[in-house]
Amino acid sequence: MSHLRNKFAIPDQSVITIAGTVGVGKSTMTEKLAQSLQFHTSFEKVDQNPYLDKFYQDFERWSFHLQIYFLAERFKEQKKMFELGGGFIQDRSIYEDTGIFAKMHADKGTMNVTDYTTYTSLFEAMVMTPYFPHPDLLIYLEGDLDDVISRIHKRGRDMEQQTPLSYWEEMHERYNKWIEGFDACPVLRLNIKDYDLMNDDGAIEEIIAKIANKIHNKE
Ligand SMILES: Nc1ncnc2c1ncn2[C@@H]1O[C@H](COP(=O)(O)OP(=O)(O)O)[C@@H](O)[C@H]1O
Ligand SMILES: Nc1ncnc2c1ncn2[C@H]1C[C@H](O)[C@@H](COP(=O)(O)O)O1
Repeated sequence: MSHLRNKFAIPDQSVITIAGTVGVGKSTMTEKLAQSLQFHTSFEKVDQNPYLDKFYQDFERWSFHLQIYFLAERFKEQKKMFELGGGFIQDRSIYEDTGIFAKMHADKGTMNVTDYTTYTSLFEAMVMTPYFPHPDLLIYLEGDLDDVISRIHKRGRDMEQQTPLSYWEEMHERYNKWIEGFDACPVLRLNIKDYDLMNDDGAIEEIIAKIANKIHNKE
């Protein structure tokens, strides 16, 4: 067992999901936490997504296809976690697909009403049931819009560079509101100004201490 998992008595079967807007640092956090806790990872596979590029070029045409694709992928990951019995760090939660992305495109008219109704009814039938366990903890990464935008630029995915700033602004605002109402599982909020996973070797231990406090209900 990992030294830090042992030190902070993090249960072996824990499922921890990392939420936050595009570029905030979820994948990086997923990698570092999984390494330190010796947990499995569950990543969004951006390179293999057959709709994502097309979606960024034409939201109206591809919104529904993309949401169905993400729903299927996340459900398959959920099945894998169930079969392996936990011990996972998950890069993005399924709640963000509906609470942020699908809703944003429906509100803006880039997903039509019929498609949105079909998508939400499928989502509710699949996810909002007792058969779909919630994670033990959701870590919410937050940061100033400017810092998030510079990370999107630094990462350099073409489709995201060409997307107008207003898209990321709106998403950032929606995330701020969404997390205030989120109550499906315990939440640990981390501001990206308060840790540095790239240059500070001690940062991950401080984060794991906070995770332990939340999981053991100490705060
Ligand atoms: N703690 C950090 N400090 C500095 N840069 C970071 C940090 N975490 C992530 N980054 C950088 O920000 C960019 C986006 O990070 P990523 O983990 O891919 O975000 P997300 O998965 O939320 O979209 C990447 O270029 C990554 O190297
Ligand atoms: N449900 C989604 N709808 C639209 N776009 C989505 C959804 N989930 C993820 N995305 C996009 C956003 C980014 O361009 C990539 C990967 O997300 P990231 O936050 O960088 O991990 O997919």
